[in-house]
Amino acid sequence: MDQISAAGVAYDQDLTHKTILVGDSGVGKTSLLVQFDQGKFIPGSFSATVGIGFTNKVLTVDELKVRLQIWDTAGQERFRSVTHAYYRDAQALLLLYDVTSRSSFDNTRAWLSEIHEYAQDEVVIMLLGNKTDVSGARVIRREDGEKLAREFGVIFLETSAKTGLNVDQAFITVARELVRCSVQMPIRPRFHLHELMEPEERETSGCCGFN
Ligand SMILES: Nc1nc2c(ncn2[C@@H]2O[C@H](COP(=O)(O)OP(=O)(O)OP(=O)(O)O)[C@@H](O)[C@H]2O)c(=O)[nH]1
Repeated sequence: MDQISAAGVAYDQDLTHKTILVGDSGVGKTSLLVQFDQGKFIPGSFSATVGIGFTNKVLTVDELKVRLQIWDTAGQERFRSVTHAYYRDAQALLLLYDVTSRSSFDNTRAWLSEIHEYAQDEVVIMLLGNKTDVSGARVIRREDGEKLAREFGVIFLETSAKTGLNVDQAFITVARELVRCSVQMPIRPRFHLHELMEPEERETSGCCGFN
């Protein structure tokens, strides 16, 4: 069913936006999704995700219903080829690192180049620094995350899957960005916009994805 958005553009409220959680094993992808879906944190021993699973959620953003189908991927290297297969269909990607793990932060560059290689140009990307509740063990400052996000032109937030800090906010921000992109590009173009633009336009016109 179509409805007219505030901007006067038809918006398909039955559209499902595929959103994928990616990042190193142990950064908290499953925990973030459980906190968002069920409002709880299950402490205890870490059991790595095997393969891939999804959860459906409907959010209301600016009076529009946005359906997110959120896929939780396995961070372990051996599942990487399975994860790549899902990138192409994703409208949004949440890339997590753990603020208490330098390697998980350093690896976000490799994740971002994989996303660049396998995902659509228009994909909405959000960088999340998780586990902010573990204050004594923090090794990545908020400014480091902000700087990396600026460098890649992606949205940034710090979260805690344990306390729930910014968990809802992260998904609402993604949903809002998806609505913004749907309004600007209601019909997905056959061509990648980047291929049709002059270089100066590319630098300033980015709606979603990499600038
Ligand atoms: N203190 C704290 N612990 C967390 C947080 N998020 C996750 N954890 C813990 O970190 C460990 C790994 O969390 P998972 O959610 O399983 O990590 P994952 O990214 O899904 O891991 P893979 O499935 O292997 O990719 C678990 O012991 C969680 O309880 C958080 O925000 N704060």
